[in-house]
Amino acid sequence: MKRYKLAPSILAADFTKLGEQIKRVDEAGADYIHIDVMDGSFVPSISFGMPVIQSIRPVTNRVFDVHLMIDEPIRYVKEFKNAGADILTVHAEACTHLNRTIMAIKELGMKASVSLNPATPLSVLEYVLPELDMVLIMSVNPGFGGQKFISSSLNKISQLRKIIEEQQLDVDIQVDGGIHLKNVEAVVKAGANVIVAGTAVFSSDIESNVHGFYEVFQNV
Ligand SMILES: O=C(CO)[C@@H](O)[C@H](O)COP(=O)(O)O
Ligand SMILES: [Fe+2]
Repeated sequence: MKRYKLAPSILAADFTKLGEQIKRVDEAGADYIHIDVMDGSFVPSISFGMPVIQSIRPVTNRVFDVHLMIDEPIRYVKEFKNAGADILTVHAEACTHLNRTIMAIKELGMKASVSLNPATPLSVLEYVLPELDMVLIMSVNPGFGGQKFISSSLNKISQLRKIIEEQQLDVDIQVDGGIHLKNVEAVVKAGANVIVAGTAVFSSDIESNVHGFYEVFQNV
């Protein structure tokens, strides 16, 4: 089993102190920085894009895990690489040519990941799974932080873990949305190994929240 990783979502950070709060999650030991890009079309909300990613890139050496909630992300793959992305996640629902989009990400030397909305079946991954570094299972409908975890995601995660094991693939399972210290154990036990948390990291004491997640990971 892979080591469990925490990916704090900066969507929940205090934007007046963004650099400082990224440093704090880095120093507390978080593996990835999860960066939610929203276009107001694929999802209702608009967040931020390349200029923000570029400006926070010098703040940390941690992996920039960029979650693109945008239509036809193939249009911007190169720009996100240039801004500093290490992992690029695209939504299967947002790509007309999913295979081509994955190949474009990999050709630029980034890790490729595909995300599925809660209502999207795992079957859409059938012909692309061996090409992927990670699959992101959304446990809320994408577009906003602070939503309630959708519990049917647990079954989806365990089914995906089974498929990955059967095919002996090296693919991470990331889960995103509504995860906090009280439900993370169930998510990890279902088979996830990369956990996104926004509200549960950036509300109150950032350091103790990050340590709390790693403590759960150690005891699973
Ligand atoms: O991609 C998204 C939302 O669309 C997430 O990454 C959220 O930012 C996670 O926030 P919490 O649910 O943990 O508050
Ligand atoms: Fe996200």
